[in-house]
Amino acid sequence: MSLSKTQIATSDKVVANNSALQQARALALPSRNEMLKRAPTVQRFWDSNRVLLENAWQEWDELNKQLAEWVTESLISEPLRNAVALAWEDPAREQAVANLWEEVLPGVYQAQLFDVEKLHLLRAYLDGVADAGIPLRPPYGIALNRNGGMLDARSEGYLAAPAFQEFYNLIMDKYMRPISRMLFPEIMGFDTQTFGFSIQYQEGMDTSLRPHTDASAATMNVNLNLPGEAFKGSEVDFFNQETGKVTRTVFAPGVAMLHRGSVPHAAQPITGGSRTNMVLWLYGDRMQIPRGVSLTSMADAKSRWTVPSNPKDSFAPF
Ligand SMILES: O=C(O)CCC(=O)C(=O)O
Ligand SMILES: [Fe+2]
Repeated sequence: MSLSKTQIATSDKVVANNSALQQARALALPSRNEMLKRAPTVQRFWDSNRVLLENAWQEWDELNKQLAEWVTESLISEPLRNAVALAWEDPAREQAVANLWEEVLPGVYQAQLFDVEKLHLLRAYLDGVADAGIPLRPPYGIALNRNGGMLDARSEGYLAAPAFQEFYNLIMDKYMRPISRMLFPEIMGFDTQTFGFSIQYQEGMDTSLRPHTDASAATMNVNLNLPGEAFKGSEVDFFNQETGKVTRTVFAPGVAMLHRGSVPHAAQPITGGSRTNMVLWLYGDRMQIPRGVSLTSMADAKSRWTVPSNPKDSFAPF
């Protein structure tokens, strides 16, 4: 087949009609029902279109440079960004990073991850992603979350836009892993692999999550709601297994909650507005997580502030 030179306009850009972007936009997505049944055709859809979708996201990224331009480390809240930069230079200074994380209940920490003034730039990018017309696989953890998307390259149908991938990997490697190692020493070595997804709760759509633990060593859950973008309900409850105490948390815009995957938690029903977040996991090769009595790792600060050289595997819980 000869390649057509015909071009058609999409928004303000011009896309060749035989491009990966156009082909990806023409794909018929598996139905929600097929996804809920985990039909084999769904897996085939994502597997057989993997390269096409990656190419489509790459094209989309190039056409949307004005959106991607801000999706960089500059979105990280300045105190955390500065403290983390110093810790990478000199791991003996890591305590200044730990000091920015407040323990809201035993083993659950929160900090300002994103600068609230800049968060709209990330949301604008993600709104562009949602409007790109490229099939993005929604996460199916406990429930299928229709407005979410898989973020890590290990997941089929993931958000493969190069600008986003660079940003995602930076958050995982430069921030989440060394910080998790500091707060949860026993995860050292069970943190080589990354996994992530975005979710959105909305009344009448996807509303809550029953109590569960995550199949991760550590989970970082980041609220992407903007200041003024209010929602009702949708608190995240954390259960202290030793005392039976339940701590109800409400995330402020740009705040990250960091906890071991083994801490039970649940999302209460949302009764107004919407809540958008990004959930990031670390686990070991072949999805290994620390088990049993948590032994404090003997790792020193210098080894915490490193990026493991283990090759990425493709184990994913969903
Ligand atoms: O609603 C939340 O923020 C929690 C999400 C969560 O626990 C999960 O997706 O595993
Ligand atoms: Fe969870």
